[in-house]
Amino acid sequence: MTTPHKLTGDDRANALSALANHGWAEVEGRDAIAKRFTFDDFNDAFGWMTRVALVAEHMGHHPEWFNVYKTVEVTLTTHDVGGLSNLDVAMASKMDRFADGT
Ligand SMILES: C[C@H](O)[C@H](O)[C@H]1CNC2=NC(N)=NC(=O)C2=N1
Repeated sequence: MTTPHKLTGDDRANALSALANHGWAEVEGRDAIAKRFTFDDFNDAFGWMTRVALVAEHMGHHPEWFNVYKTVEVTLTTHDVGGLSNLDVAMASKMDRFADGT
């Protein structure tokens, strides 16, 4: 398991701008990022959540998420460091790759 380090300064700004290209946005009032994933149906949504859950457990880093039918709203932040960390960036890119099927 990787130890999280809080993102600050240029590292944080660069990460946020790369994430913004993939649909991630900062959450107002929290040091967190969020994205809504929309799938073809519930089976695809829950299949994706299952794959992400296995990776999350392996990483020791867990998303906040809310599923209704084929959409999953995700918020990523790191409680252990009180904000956005390298693990949130890693998790966001895993989620994007799994959703692309790559
Ligand atoms: C001990 C355990 O690894 C930690 O509590 C992990 C678990 N999952 C976590 N997930 C998230 N999102 N943030 C954390 O700080 C965090 N901490």
